[in-house]
Amino acid sequence: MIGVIDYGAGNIGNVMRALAALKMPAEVLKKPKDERKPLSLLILPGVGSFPAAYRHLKEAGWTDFLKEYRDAGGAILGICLGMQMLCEGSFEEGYTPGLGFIPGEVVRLEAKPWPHIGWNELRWRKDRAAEFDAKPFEGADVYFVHGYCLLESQACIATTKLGEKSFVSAVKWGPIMGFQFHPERSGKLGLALFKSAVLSLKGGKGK
Ligand SMILES: NC(=O)CC[C@H](N)C(=O)O
Repeated sequence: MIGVIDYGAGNIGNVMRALAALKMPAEVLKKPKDERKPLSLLILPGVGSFPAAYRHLKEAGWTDFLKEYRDAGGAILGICLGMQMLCEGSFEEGYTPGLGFIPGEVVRLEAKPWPHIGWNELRWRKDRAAEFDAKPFEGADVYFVHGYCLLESQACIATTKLGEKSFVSAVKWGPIMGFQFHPERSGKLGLALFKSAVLSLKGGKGK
């Protein structure tokens, strides 16, 4: 089962609508320890400020659950702030450690226009092509709404440029994946990319 974590700071509706459009049944999960079918993937959406969102996530008991789930090899897909919270922390939007599942620290994107709102191109890393089949998405334009980012990470599989600044727009680290952009708001190609990421993660974890 795909679970979409609802911790009070994520754009759940958009993500659920996208999964429904992709005919990928999913459940909104409000509490970590509720009885449920075995999870094949957890999706962590996120909008707003890192400190506030992480506080919500922690207070709802999800940070401990996610650490146990990750240690058991569970698959996770983080979207936008959800991806940022999977990293080591965000230290310029309020000093807040993250889950530490993805190597790298989130910092302010020092580029203009700030914040980065709009469509921009994904540049897939050829040297990490084995991690994810991005061929159908070469040069894809996707939709961003953020002011902070990973500038670099060993988990980087794609970058995007704003002005002269290049930042990490997609990561994959074992069964953990993240998109700095919103695939659910990036049109048909965004939906296809979302589906491909979900299938590759679910496949890795077991159907
Ligand atoms: N869209 C968002 O919620 C942005 C997330 C984060 N506060 C950032 O600016 O990068």
